Amino acid sequence: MLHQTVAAGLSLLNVVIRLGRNSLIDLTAEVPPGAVLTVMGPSGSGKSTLLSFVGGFLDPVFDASGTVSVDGVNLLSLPAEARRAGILFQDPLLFPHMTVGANVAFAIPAEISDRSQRRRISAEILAEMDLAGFEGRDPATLSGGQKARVALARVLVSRPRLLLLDEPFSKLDMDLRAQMRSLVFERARGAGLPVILVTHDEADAEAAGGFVHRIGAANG
Ligand SMILES: Nc1ncnc2c1ncn2[C@@H]1O[C@H](COP(=O)(O)OP(=O)(O)OP(=O)(O)O)[C@@H](O)[C@H]1O
Repeated sequence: MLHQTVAAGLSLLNVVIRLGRNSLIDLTAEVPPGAVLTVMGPSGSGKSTLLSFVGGFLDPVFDASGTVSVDGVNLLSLPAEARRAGILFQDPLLFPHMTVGANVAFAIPAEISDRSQRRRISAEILAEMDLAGFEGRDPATLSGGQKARVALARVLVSRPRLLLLDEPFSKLDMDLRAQMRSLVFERARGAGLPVILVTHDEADAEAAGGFVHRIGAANG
């Protein structure tokens, strides 16, 4: 059947995205569980647009077609909230009015309704992110690297099917960037999550391993 795939991992089949007469994206790729597809290209070339398409929040101004599936589940048939794409942006985008612990707990699926269990899950993942005891902190008091790790914790507890990374390392300084890359890719490998990474940084691509899709000239 057209919208099924037997391959485990993420499958992008004939994904074509156009903006007016411009073709931004034309991509077919298989991303095995735990592997990374790195998308590189100049500013405005359509990298974030690809992530929006896969995540389910593409602006209707774009014209998109193709198939996107994870472990045989056709993501395009699901609304954004049911796709379970874990997304990390350049800015960690934590809720400023919630504590660190509440920011993480907020992302735990509703099936886990027991409050103490939610608190425990949140505390455990924070400890794994080297943020033990940070539950009660105001996000505004955290360093950039700490905020990035809270954002990763929040994504991981949400039980994602895949990770969509939009330059999540670019605002970190060199040392933190290397640490954060290892943390993200190790967790993705450990959980068998396929990843699409958008970046301008060749070092990110190298650290990610896997396949690099290069988009040509900027459009528009
Ligand atoms: N909502 C929109 N309406 C019209 N055009 C848009 C919209 N969103 C993005 N674009 C255009 O689509 C093209 C691709 O944008 P996109 O954000 O995907 O580029 P990018 O490769 O991620 O760039 P950058 O590296 O600067 O983040 C650009 O020409 C942009 O101006």
